[in-house]
This record gives sequence, C-alpha cells and structure tokens, in this order.
Amino acid sequence: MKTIDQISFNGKRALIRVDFNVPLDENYNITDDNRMTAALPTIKKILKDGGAVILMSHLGRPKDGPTEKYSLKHLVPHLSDLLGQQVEFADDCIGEDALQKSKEIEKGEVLLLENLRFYKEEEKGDVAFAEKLSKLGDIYVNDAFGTAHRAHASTAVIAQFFPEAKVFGYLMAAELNNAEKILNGAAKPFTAIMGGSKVSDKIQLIERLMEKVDNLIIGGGMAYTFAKADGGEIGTSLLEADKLDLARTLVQKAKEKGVNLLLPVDNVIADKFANDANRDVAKTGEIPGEWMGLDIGPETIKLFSKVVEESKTILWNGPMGVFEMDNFMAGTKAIADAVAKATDNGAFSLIGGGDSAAAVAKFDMVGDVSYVSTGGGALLEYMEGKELPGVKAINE
Ligand SMILES: Nc1ncnc2c1ncn2[C@@H]1O[C@H](COP(=O)(O)OP(=O)(O)OP(=O)(O)O)[C@@H](O)[C@H]1O
Ligand SMILES: O=C(O)[C@H](O)COP(=O)(O)O
Repeated sequence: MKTIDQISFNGKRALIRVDFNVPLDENYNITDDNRMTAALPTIKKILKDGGAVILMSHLGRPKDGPTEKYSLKHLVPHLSDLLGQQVEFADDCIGEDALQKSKEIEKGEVLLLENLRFYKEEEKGDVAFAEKLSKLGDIYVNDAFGTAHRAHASTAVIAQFFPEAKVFGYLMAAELNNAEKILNGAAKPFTAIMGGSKVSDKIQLIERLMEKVDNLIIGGGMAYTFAKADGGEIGTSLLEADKLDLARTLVQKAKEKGVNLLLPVDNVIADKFANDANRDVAKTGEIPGEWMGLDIGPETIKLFSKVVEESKTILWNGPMGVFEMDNFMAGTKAIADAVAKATDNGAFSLIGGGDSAAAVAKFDMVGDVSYVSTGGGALLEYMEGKELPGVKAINE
C-alpha cells in the first residue's frame, strides 16, 4: 500500500481529498467532528515534513450549486483550532482565486477549498473538472475513506493526473487495515452485530458474513422483518414487507452454515414513535396491534451480551434500537458495554460508521473499542467485497 510515508513532501504542495462531511446544527456548529480529527495525523505529518496542504472535501448533498448551508467555510474556525494554526479558505474549489492561492501557499500552511459538490461535475466524475483540481497540488493524497465508494472527480478520476505522485493518507491506510483484520484472519469466536433500520441495506453484508462468523446477532428495526417472517405479531414496528422471504432464506442459510443466528426474544415497545411514549416489554412475535418495538428487551440484552462478551472479534454495524431517544437507548448502550468488556479482555472490535459510530460517541465510549470507522456506506461496500473506486485509483 503506497502511503504518505513513502514520499517526500518537503517543498511540495499536497492536495488531500478528505471526507469532512460532518453533521452541522442550524447555527453551523459541528455536532460530531470525528471525521475531522481522524484526518489530522495525515495533515500534521505533511506539514511537519515541510509540505503545504490543500484540503478538498464535499459537505452534504447540495443540488443547486453554491448554498450557504453546505459551505465548508463553516469548518474553518474549528479546523484552525484543531491544527493550532489559521487555515486559509478559497471560496471556490477551482478557478483563478483557488489557483492563485494554491500557488502562493507556503511550507507549513493549510488551505481549505470550498465544497466540491457545488459543481455537478464532481459527482459525475468529470475528467476536465478533475484536471482543473489537479493543478492545485504536486502530490495527490486520498484520505477520504468515507467517500472511497464514490467514483467522483476528486476521489478517483483525479488520480490519473498524478501517475507518479498519488498515495493514501494515514486514515485511509488505518481503515483498510482494520477492515482487513475483520475480513481475513479474524480470531474466533467472531461475532457480527447487525442493527439499524433496514435489512435491505445490509443483505449483501449479512450474506458475506455468514461465510465467516460464528455468531450473527440481528437487532434494531430490521429484526421485526424476521419476527414477522417467523409468523409473529409485530404491531406497527418497522417492516420491510417485500423482504419476508429473504429473512426466511437468511435464517435457513445460517442453519446450513452452522452460524449461530441470534434474534431478539423480547422488546421494549411504545404506543407512539416518541421519547415520551408509554412503554412496555413484549415477547418477540407478541407485540399488540397499535404498539411498536423501539428497542431490544432485558432478556435479549442478557442473551446478546453474553455472546458478545465471549467473542474475540466483533464487527458492529447499526444500533439495537432508537438510541437517539433516551428511553429507547438502553439496548444499544448495553451492547456497547458488552463490546467494551470484550475489548478489555483482548477482543478486536470494529464499529461500523454512521449511526453505530454516533451511538458510541454519544455514550462517550470511543476509547473503549478497538476502532471506530469513519465510513458508513464505504465500510459496508468494502466489507461486502466490492472494490472501492477511491482505493483502486491509487493502486492502479
Ligand atoms: N426498532 C426500531 N424502530 C425504528 N427505528 C429504529 C429501530 N432500531 C433502530 N432504529 C433506527 O435506525 C437508524 C439507523 O439505521 P441505519 O440503517 O441507518 O444504521 P447504520 O447502518 O448504523 O447507519 P449508516 O447507514 O448511516 O451507517 C437509527 O436512526 C435508529 O434510530
Ligand atoms: O457520509 C458519507 O457516507 C460520505 O461522506 C459519502 O457521502 P454521500 O453518501 O453523500 O456520497
């Protein structure tokens, strides 16, 4: 793997694709800066080596060109704080001003470019747009693992303009190494914990994991499709009605492969989708008509926790319930505790990005697990065995 360690940045301008697609509140405060802090080691190393840094990223999914809401300028103060130096900003990612600023940048300085997605050419993977971006730096560094599954101008297409000078940043390398630990050479027992809202998002991953895991735990909203497929009553719980056959097939496959498939045995139910809803506990398959399951129940917590605590490798993707509401976060918190305990006992635990990462951050437990990925979709696709365009572009 070609990384920033194999190249000299002294006197060079590094054009780094980062994934600064962070959540912002209505006042443009960053509510989770994990993706920014995760990119710091690469930036700092290049600055220390005597290089200059030009950062490019997308933020959100702007549809109609420049929009205040999606401007990367909102990140400048926090990024400057994190780096301990003032970060310059170019309010267009291409054009005269960006070109001029990139030429004037000195050793040790950092320039952040405006949102790449203000140009539709970015997502289209437009070659001419990629070429314009490529003029801004001498060396291309891809450290945007969260966006590596996109074949966009800045994540993949641009690499062709740096045939001798394209490398992975530390974050990208760490993400790929940690994912490899799970995919190849996982110590046993290996347990995958799948949750979140939809089974349809994770079918391919679940099928692939069946080949590797000893235990497959399914919780969260997706578990109700399995309960319904088993003939149970699920009230108004989340259901993917067109995935009932698939759920039955997955249960059958687990049996054939000798995988220990664990589904919830009880559930915390609510009479509406709100934190102040009336609550009760119901056995799986026995949820009354107007009620919905919003978390795993106490018996399930015991069952799942025991298996997790005895594991040596753990992959967790997707919360066990609606952890954003305090009254329905106990299941997700208990599983986080079990993962932390196993990790303390020597297990390797990888938390898939997106909502599971947000949950672990909410519980202030990032330091209690082995690795929290910055990738949501990218991690899923990598785990499913797909080649990520952002990775391929550097390797080829
Ligand atoms: N029983 C449930 N009923 C309704 N929603 C649920 C339930 N359990 C979990 N959720 C919701 O599922 C959402 C997470 O689902 P998602 O499939 O997006 O998970 P993820 O894989 O962690 O996220 P990402 O795809 O961003 O990585 C959370 O917002 C959570 O509130
Ligand atoms: O948040 C993510 O998963 C990445 O930043 C990619 O964003 P996208 O799904 O809008 O391409």
